[in-house]
This record gives sequence, structure tokens and C-alpha cells, in this order.
Amino acid sequence: MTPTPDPDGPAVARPSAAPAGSELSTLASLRRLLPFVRPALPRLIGGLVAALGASLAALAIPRVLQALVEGPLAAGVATGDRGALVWPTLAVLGLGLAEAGLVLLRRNLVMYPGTRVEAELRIALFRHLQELPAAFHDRWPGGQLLSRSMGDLGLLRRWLVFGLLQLVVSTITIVVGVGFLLSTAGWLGLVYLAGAVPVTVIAFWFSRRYRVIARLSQDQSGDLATTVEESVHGIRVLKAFGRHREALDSFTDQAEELRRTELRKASNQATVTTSLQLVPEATLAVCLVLGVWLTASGEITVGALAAFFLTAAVINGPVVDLGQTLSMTLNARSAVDRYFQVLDTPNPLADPPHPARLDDVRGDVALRDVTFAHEDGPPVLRHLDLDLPAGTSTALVGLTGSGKSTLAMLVPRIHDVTGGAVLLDGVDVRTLRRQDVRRAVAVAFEDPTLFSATVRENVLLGADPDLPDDARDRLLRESLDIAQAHFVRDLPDGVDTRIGEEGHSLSGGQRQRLALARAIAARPRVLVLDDPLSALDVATEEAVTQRLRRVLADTTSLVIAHRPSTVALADRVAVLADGRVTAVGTHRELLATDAHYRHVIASLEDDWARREDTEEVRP
Ligand SMILES: Nc1ncnc2c1ncn2[C@@H]1O[C@H](COP(=O)(O)OP(=O)(O)OP(=O)(O)O)[C@@H](O)[C@H]1O
Repeated sequence: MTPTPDPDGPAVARPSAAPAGSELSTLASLRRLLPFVRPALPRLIGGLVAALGASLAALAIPRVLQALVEGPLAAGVATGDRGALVWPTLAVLGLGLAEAGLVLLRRNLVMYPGTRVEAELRIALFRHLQELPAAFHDRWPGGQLLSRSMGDLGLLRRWLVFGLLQLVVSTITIVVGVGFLLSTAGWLGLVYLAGAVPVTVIAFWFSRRYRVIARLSQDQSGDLATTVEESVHGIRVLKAFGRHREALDSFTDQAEELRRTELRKASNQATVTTSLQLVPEATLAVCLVLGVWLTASGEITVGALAAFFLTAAVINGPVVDLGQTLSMTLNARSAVDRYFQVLDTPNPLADPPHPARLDDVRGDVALRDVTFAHEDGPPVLRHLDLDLPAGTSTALVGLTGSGKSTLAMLVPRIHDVTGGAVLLDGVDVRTLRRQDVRRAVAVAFEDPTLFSATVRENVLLGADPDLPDDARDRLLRESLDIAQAHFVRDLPDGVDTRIGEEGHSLSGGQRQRLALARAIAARPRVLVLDDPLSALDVATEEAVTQRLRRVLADTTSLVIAHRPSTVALADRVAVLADGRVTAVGTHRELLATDAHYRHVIASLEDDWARREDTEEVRP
């Protein structure tokens, strides 16, 4: 299970640790959203103006009331002229209606850009995740990526359409309102303004504490999502080993930890809200005593006193809400940091600025002086040389952990070499566009990943999208036939049957055959097969092998072999040991000349004999 991050921890490459972005101020962090927000700015600004208009209408009501009290009300009451009250009453009603109308307008204006910006951010993240190399995905827990692309972005949308507007409008309302207070009743206004000192101290103290807790809670949500994802993904293993109670206990611990963090968050927010409520209320109490005294001594009028308290009542709302607005802003800041922590991850496998061109790929592959180490790991391959001439098939054989799969991943650039080069038709694959390399090279993995889509969509995933429909149908049928995937006919809707998430509704052997068909349907010049027949029974493997040989006749292929029968697929065999290719030859030649090869084949035979005794190999 993923460890809980320390939000104050060092900014290392640990996925859930605080990013370098957290060194930025909150404003600088949030400003990073600007490129995404820019297209939506006109509507957001419109919403802001509407919100401001609504606040100013609310602030204007006390001024009208002051004018009413000091003018028509006093004069009208004295002369019995009640008609003088009509215009001020209509003005208050008009301002009230304007406020309500502007609030409605604000909501309508900001709703669209909020969802638009959220969608754009999500699409940009997904695009970047697709681009990032496999090494990134090996390192990052899925739940962290899920929580960043869902929870964090939802939080940002709410902040954009509500928190940001509230922050700006509250600030302007408070500034304009305090201006009114100072102009209405000078001394009283200054006393009210003195309350800003404790409010600033509280807001500063709160921001420092809350920022850390907000980040912790978002990271813990990501860890929890990872646990759910892992448990659902591995549900069969958990059930098979009867470990669901342990999984539940571990989940409960993590959920409890998140609950405690959420409680800390809520308690901090409650403290700040209470403090921010107390300060203006206490200030108003002092102002009341002082105001009555000033009115009695004739320093200010009754109308000015009434206007002062009505204005202060309008300002108090935003001051009290400051805690909520601040916490929303700090949550949004953490969400931005977490979002850009992924988006800022550079892509070492990016296309070169001036890619080389390969028009007609022959399929000559050469690994020259190749060294490769997984991140933070020792070198798996060291100064390795291997030639795969166009149209030949080579089986790669080695003891477990010798680096066969790693080597296979270097050809389609799933990983890049850390030293030396992989050449396709004499051209370093790093100088080519990834799309061109992947069009030329297809891979079928031992553990096949299928998508929750139809059989047709899964198999034709890498096929030329410009092929006409009948050619695609033919290709689909041929590929399924070569891979001996006849079981497809028995599915409820044949090739149009949707297979469940990751193909779990199929057997291991069926999944492998669909993955093999997918690699064949890509019509590659170079085919990399990472032990693609391991889950098949002997008879099916034999049938697939026969048909596959025909396909491999004019395709360069590299077949990773875990059992002797797979070796038979290839023209020649390369032996991998100590990070190098130590021998190349036919199966017979190597059996006669290479002691290590004999040892590997013997151990593969033992291994398979043991597996067949203990395991059901499913057709
Ligand atoms: N994503 C990874 N991150 C770090 N190390 C890795 C990663 N994948 C593989 N390794 C390490 O690289 C080495 C070679 O692994 P690889 O899977 O290439 O071996 P293999 O020969 O294909 O093994 P097997 O026959 O068991 O499938 C192993 O020591 C393994 O632990």
C-alpha cells in the first residue's frame, strides 16, 4: 500500500510529496492557471462585474436609508407629507431587485467557463499522462493520478466559479464599505478599521497552518484512491488468499487517517470562522457605545449612525466568510500544486524537434553498445550488441530477471537506452517520431492488457486507421485466425461483443490470443512478442505457432521465450546473460556449443514441467 506523504517533506521525486511548486506564493501558484483560464476570462470578468454590482447595490441601500432618515423622513413626518417616502422606498426596492438580478446573472455567467476550464485542465493532464514514459507510470500510484484528475480539478472549478469571485468581491466590498464608514462617521470608521489588525493576524496564522493540512488531506485522498484501485484490481488474489479482512483493516486505517486530517481541517476552519466572527462583532459593540455618545454630543447625525451600522452589517458578512474563502483558496492552491506536479514532469521520450524520416521501413534492427538501467536501479543491460536483420526471427532466451523484457521494451521506445543506441534501418530510434517507430514496431506482452471495448476495437487498436472498412474486416478476421482466437465466434455478439474491464471476462489464454491478434493486425515491420503463448495449451500453441511462422516469414521478429516450444518459432536464438548477448545461433548449434544455453533450456523445461503439474493451462 502507498505510504502517507509528509507534506513538509523534501521535494523529491516521490509522487505524493510536496512539489517544488509549493515554494511559490499562493498567488504565484494560482497564476499558473492563467493559460487555461484565459479563453474563459470574458465571462469570468462579466461574472465578477455582476457580483460586484450586486455587492455595491447592497452597500448603496444604507446610503439611501441615511438620505431617507435625514431628508424626506424627518421633513415628511414633520409636515405629514407621506408622499415624500415613495421615491426612497422605490429606490430601496430597485436596489434590492438589482442585487438579486445581478446575483442570478453572475451564476449564469460563471457556470459555463468553470466547467470549460475544468474540462481543459483534465484533457491537458490526460494528454500529458499518455505522453509520459512507462517509467513514470511505474513510479506513480494510479490513485494519485486519479485524485488529481478528478477531485483536485473539481475543487479548482468550484474555486474559480465561487471562491475566486467571492475573494475579489469580498475584498472590494470591505474596502469600499470601510471607505463609506470613514466618510459617514470618521472616528467610528477608524475604530472599525482597527479591527483589521487582529483579522490580518488571524488570517495569516490560519493560512500557514491550513495550507499544510489541505495538502496532506489531498495527498491522503490520493493514497486512499490507490488502495481502492489496487484492491479492486487485485480482488481475485485477495479472495484466493483469503486476505480481504487484512485489506479491509489496512483500508480502514487509511480512511481513519484521512478522517483525522479532515477533522483537523474542519477544526482549524471552525477556529478561524469563530475568531473572524468575534472580531467585527466586538468592534461593533465598541462602535455602538462610541456612536451613541457621538450622536448625543451632536458630532454625528442619527442618519449617519444608522447608515454606519447598516454598512457595517453589509461588510461583516464578507469578513466572517473570509475563513471559508481563504480555506477554499488554499485548497485550490494545493490542487494547483498537485496538478502541475504531474504536468511539469518532463517527458524524456519526447519527439526530437527535427525528426529523421523513414519512408519504407525494411525492418533492420540493431542494438549497439546498449546499456540500460531502470530509474535508481543497477544496469540491467551492459554494452549489449544484437543484430536483428530484416525478415529474420530471433528468440531471446535467458534466466529469469536477465533483462529480456527490458530489452524488448527498448525497440518500440517504451524505454530509452541509457547508453548506446537502438537503430531501425540504421537510424537511431531517438531521432525518429515516436509515432513512426510505433507504426513500424508492434508488441504483444505476456500479460495482455485489453480495454473495455469490443473485440474488434481491441484487435484493430494499432491497425492503419485509413484502411477502408472491408479491408479492416479482412484484417480482423485474418489476425484472429492466426492467433487461433476462434472462441470469438461464440461470444454473444461475435467480434462486436464488449469485453469487460481489462478483459477480465475472458480466460488468460483468450486474452493472450486477442493481444497477439492485435499485434499482428498492426501489420508491423518489426514484431516483438514477449512470451505471447505462455497461457496456451500445447495443441493451441502448436496451431498458433504454425500460422505465426507464416506471418513472421517477412517480418523482423524478436520473441521472448520462456518455454522450449516458443524457441521453435524463431530462425535463431540469442542468449542473454550478465546484461549482454553471449551467444547467437540456431537451437541445435547452441545446444551443442553453449553450456549456459543448455542450462537455461534445462531450467525452462523443469520450470514448465513443474507448472503443468500444478497449474491448469487454459485454452
Ligand atoms: N519497472 C522497473 N523498475 C525497476 N526495475 C525493474 C523494472 N522492471 C524490471 N526491473 C528489473 O530489471 C531486471 C530485469 O527484468 P526483466 O523483466 O527485463 O527480466 P526478464 O528477463 O524479462 O525476466 P522474466 O524472465 O522473469 O520475465 C530485474 O532485476 C527487474 O527487477
